[in-house]
Amino acid sequence: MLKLKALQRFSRPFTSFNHACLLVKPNMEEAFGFRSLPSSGAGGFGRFSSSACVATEDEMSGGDFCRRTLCYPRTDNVQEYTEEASLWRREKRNMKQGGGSLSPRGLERLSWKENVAYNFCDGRSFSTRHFSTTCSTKRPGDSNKVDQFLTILPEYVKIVEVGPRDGLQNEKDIVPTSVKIELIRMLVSSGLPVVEATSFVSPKWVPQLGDAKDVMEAIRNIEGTRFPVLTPNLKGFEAAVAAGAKEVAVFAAASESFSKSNINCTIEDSLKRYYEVALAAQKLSIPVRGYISCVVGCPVEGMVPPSKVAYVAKELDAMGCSEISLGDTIGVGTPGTVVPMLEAVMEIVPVNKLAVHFHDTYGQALSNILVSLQMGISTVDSSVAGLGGCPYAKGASGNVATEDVVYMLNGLGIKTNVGLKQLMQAGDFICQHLGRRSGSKTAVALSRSTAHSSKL
Ligand SMILES: CC(C)(COP(=O)([O-])OP(=O)([O-])OC[C@H]1O[C@@H](n2cnc3c(N)ncnc32)[C@H](O)[C@@H]1OP(=O)([O-])[O-])[C@@H](O)C(=O)NCCC(=O)NCCSC(=O)C[C@@](C)(O)CC(=O)[O-]
Repeated sequence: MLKLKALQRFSRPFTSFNHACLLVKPNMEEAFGFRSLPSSGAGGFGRFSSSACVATEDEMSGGDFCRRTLCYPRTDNVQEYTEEASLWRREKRNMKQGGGSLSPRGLERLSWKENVAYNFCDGRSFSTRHFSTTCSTKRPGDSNKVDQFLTILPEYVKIVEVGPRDGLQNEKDIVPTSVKIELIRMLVSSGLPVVEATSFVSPKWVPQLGDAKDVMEAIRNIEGTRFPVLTPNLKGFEAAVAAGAKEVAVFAAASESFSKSNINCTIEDSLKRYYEVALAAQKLSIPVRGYISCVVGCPVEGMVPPSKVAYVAKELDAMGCSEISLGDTIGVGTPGTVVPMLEAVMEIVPVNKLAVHFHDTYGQALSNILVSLQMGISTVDSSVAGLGGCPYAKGASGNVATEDVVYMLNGLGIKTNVGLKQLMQAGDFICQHLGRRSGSKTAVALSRSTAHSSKL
């Protein structure tokens, strides 16, 4: 009840912003166990200065964004976050009173919120780690703490590869259809279960994907991998189905300005269009994935309140979307903003229907993914070689690199059934074509045969 009230109040328009960043900090910091972190430099929330949290205009071509976004608004929203954070504190205290560490069985019984609180608040660390570039079936680690940590993580994560669509849509020079098809084939051979192939959008808006029909024609007989495509309206849906698509995705936004610049209509109008698409899809038993863009920040409006994201998620869920992917389109989220957003959405949509979609503009994507896994999410979008960026989100960098996600999940003993080597070959292939270095740290590191990588 308290939280609902807080969320409602939080959705009021902001009038002023405070550069002293994260006024909620004392409670949030404690709630997340950040007090146990070293306090040097940009350590805890409280020690952020406005300059520490604000990128320069050059760093962020949407200049104003950080100033308005990464700093929480002054006003009584502070109080709201304080109230939310106090719930976390209470949980932490309760768990402490319950005594020491929980058995893995006890952890299983905890809700996602308790799980996260338990992990953050305990400041737990890995005492033993077993690094591997291939996934071991046995989960790594044998100490109690490691077991407790791993128990709350999913055993399998479904990776949704978005490189051929999200990765390429922003490329200025048209990538030949044959290259796109070969990229998709290589991604399939790495074992990826889902490869978002292309978009049936207006070629005037996204010329790079104007060959959607030809791409679909070439891959329609490939089995074992699903190839969803983006459809912004009924026209796109019908074209996609005619081209052989068996899954589609609609894409709404949690920010009004982004909705207008991306699909030229308001959020409400987009939802009406998507209801039509969902209805048509239902008749053909075609699953519809629903995207929400700008789930923590918008390049125009700045900070996006969690309640807005929850509202759009509720609508997409109500129209029958089989999965809802939460997109940090411009990559500004940190666990500090991603957790409250996920919390708000999970109040409404079951966690097994949710996916996360992080861009890596500020290098936060892997930490955001890890915290999402801790909250029970087990579907992660990523893009080979970290390709991408949105044509309507200037300055945003690519999606988190699939190679980096697989490497992290392998290290955690989480199955993906994706072969890192084949994935890297796909990344090499497309990077060579684009004449650019891979955006994957893992691919770059492993392709140098250093002493480190050869030992892994
Ligand atoms: C939505 C529209 C079509 C509205 O575009 P509009 O101009 O407002 O629509 P319209 O109905 O007036 O149509 C204009 C023209 O487009 C045609 N048209 C209309 N629909 C289609 C279609 N489906 N396929 C092909 N053509 C289409 C239509 O026939 C007409 O052609 P004309 O009469 O001028 O020759 C346009 O704004 C559009 O295509 N936008 C797509 C933008 C896009 O693809 N953005 C990137 C994907 S979203 C994203 O990247 C975020 C995400 C998902 O990755 C998550 C994250 O990172 O957060």
